[in-house]
Amino acid sequence: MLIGIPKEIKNNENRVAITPAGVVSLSNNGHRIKVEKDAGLASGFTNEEYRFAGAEIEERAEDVWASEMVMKVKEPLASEYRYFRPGLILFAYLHLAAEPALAKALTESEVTAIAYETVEVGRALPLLTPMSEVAGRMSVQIGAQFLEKPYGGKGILLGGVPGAKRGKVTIIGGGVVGTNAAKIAVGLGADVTIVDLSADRLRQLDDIFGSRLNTLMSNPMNIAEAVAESDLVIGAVLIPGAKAPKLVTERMIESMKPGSVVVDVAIDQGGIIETVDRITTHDDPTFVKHGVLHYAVANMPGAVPRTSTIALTNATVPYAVQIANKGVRQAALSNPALAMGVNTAAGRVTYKAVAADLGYDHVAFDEALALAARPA
Ligand SMILES: NC(=O)C1=CN([C@@H]2O[C@H](COP(=O)(O)OP(=O)(O)OC[C@H]3O[C@@H](n4cnc5c(N)ncnc54)[C@H](O)[C@@H]3O)[C@@H](O)[C@H]2O)C=CC1
Ligand SMILES: CC(=O)C(=O)O
Repeated sequence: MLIGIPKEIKNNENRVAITPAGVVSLSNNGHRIKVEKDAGLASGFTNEEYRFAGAEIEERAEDVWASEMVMKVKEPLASEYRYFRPGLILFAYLHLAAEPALAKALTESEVTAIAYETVEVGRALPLLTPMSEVAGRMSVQIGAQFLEKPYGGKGILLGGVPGAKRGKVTIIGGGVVGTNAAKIAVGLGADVTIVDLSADRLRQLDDIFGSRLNTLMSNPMNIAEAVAESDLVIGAVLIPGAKAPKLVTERMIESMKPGSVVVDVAIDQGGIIETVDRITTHDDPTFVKHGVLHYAVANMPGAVPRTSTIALTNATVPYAVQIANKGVRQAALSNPALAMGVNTAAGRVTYKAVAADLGYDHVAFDEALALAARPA
């Protein structure tokens, strides 16, 4: 199969969808890889390294997009929709429930789109996990920075010092992002509370962190109380594939002290904080509402691309090899994890939560992939 790797064009998206090691894995399986010139530079991978690994370097994005399968990190932006065509396989983060225009473009162009974030093994999301680990760890580091006075914050050191109180951090959602945020916040010495809907998850967190972490059942009253007292709130809830529920209301934000900070990591699925009404960028990451700093960058790991590209491609490349070796239909039929990743095919929406949130009929993946495989 011919596989294309475009250079990412989203604001400060410095990751790339393959490393030279990934090129070797795919070409050892008999596939041809085209990498757009300089696509890996920001992650520290040169054109020469890709060439040495067996890739062809292409000057023009359109020549890369002409491949049978395109692997990307972030969802295509509107300027890239012109490359869509029937039968194109797109393997990337898509977050379609929060991207209706992209869902429309993919279905209208009959692209077979496989979303990293909905590939599922058991209840785990192996292609989301590495970036959730990165974003979870970053969320506290970023929150701590914006709590500093020169960045507009209230001037709190999360760990405090002897004789001065520690800062309070509330993390809503105790999955991968939440657990990684808790590790860093606890490590800094903050007073940390984690909120989740799953009692079993709260038990596991209690076993891991013991008395260094407060656990709270997710309900509007508990969230309101925890948010009001917090210096830093982190949004880390996910209902796979679906638009995120608005769990932190505008009134809760109004109850926070001026200079407090909220980091809505779940913004890629629409965000859990009602006052987060826009996605921000690494260039201009925050805005202030009711005196509270809001951070809502949807590609947080793009700021630490060396770590993120390696962690992401460690997870994605084995799946890319399966798609390239077997074709998307056989790969999905033989691997239920990949089948869960198929979001659109042959103009149909094949992921239930996306169809429900965006008002499409849901069509089973195998039915849609059979249509996609039929000659025109
Ligand atoms: N902004 C960015 O750059 C990045 C964003 N993310 C996003 O972060 C979000 C979280 O991802 P993960 O931690 O990997 O998901 P996860 O599935 O590991 O964890 C989600 C947690 O939310 C909990 N939950 C569900 N409903 C809840 C409710 N009503 N109240 C409290 N908790 C609830 C679940 O029980 C689960 O523990 C996702 O939207 C993901 O796409 C991930 C990486 C980078
Ligand atoms: C998960 C995701 O969308 C990201 O890492 O950018």
